[in-house]
Amino acid sequence: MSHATVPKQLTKTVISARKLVKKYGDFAAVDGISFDVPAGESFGLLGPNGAGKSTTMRMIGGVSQRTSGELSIMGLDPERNGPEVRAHLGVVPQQDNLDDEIRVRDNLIVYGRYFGLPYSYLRHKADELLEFAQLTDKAKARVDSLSGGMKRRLTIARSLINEPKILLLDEPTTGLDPQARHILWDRLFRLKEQGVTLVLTTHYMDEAEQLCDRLIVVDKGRIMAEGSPASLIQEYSTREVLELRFGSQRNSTVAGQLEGIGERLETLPDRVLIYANDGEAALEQVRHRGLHPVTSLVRRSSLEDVFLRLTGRSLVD
Ligand SMILES: Nc1ncnc2c1ncn2[C@@H]1O[C@H](COP(=O)(O)OP(=O)(O)OP(=O)(O)O)[C@@H](O)[C@H]1O
Repeated sequence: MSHATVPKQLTKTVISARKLVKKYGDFAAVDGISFDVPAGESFGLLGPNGAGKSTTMRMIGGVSQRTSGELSIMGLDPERNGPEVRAHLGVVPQQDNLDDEIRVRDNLIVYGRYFGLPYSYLRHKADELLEFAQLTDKAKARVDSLSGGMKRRLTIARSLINEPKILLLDEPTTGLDPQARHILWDRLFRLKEQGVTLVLTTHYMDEAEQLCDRLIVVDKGRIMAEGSPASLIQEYSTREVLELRFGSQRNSTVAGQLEGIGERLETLPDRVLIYANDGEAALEQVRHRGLHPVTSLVRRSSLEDVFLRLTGRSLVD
């Protein structure tokens, strides 16, 4: 055993959900989901819009009451011990809810006052967090002058004011451009290195692959699969995928002639996917059958392929 390996019995579970259900009338937005998150893990809920991810996060954060099931955060029930649970949590909601009326640094200080934290601590902590969020030179700027990526970083900085052990992030990078996303991922990595437990929702498979040690794939309020990104891909997909485009009219008609190549075939409106461990060899077989796609691409399988296999649908509409 290496020195870095933490014995399993010492890994504390910080979030435990059992048969969690949230109903709106007769409709179950969350329909009996169970999972455990050990301390220090980066845990993801991956699923399309409407899967029930935000609802689950709101129950963890203690701002939405569950219909049934059990939930424990650091051994506490968020419904019965709201303030104690919130003291351990940092929350980054899906929509930034910063105060536009006050300046960047003051947003951190005012938020810290909600937790009853003293000014002497907050002055120092706000500067440290602005540095962390790469916003030091924006300390006195108005919030509405910030870019989308800066606002997200400020929201994350704000969520860290009480030095939470667990950070809940609801779609942290939705709507951001690629560069802003990468800066954010880097900051989240650093938090993870500092031992903060990250729980995040996303419908971006690349985000889940980059950030999550382990994740649950959620659809229609239920868990479809659970594991590390690599183990899910291994379990539910082939090593490679061959993507073929024959032109929009022909994709579905050609699909019949591709039967038997690779392990599985998916016909989407704009392309045909052949799941095979060796994509180039599969492409050779396609050509042997006298078929000539307009474009062909061999790529590694991703969580998108896992989702397609599990639900028959694409992650992003
Ligand atoms: N207050 C509410 N009243 C009625 N239905 C709701 C309410 N909040 C959420 N829902 C429904 O519950 C389902 C799950 O919503 P939720 O926001 O948890 O999904 P999600 O996976 O987070 O997706 P998104 O990325 O769109 O937020 C959706 O069908 C949504 O319309």
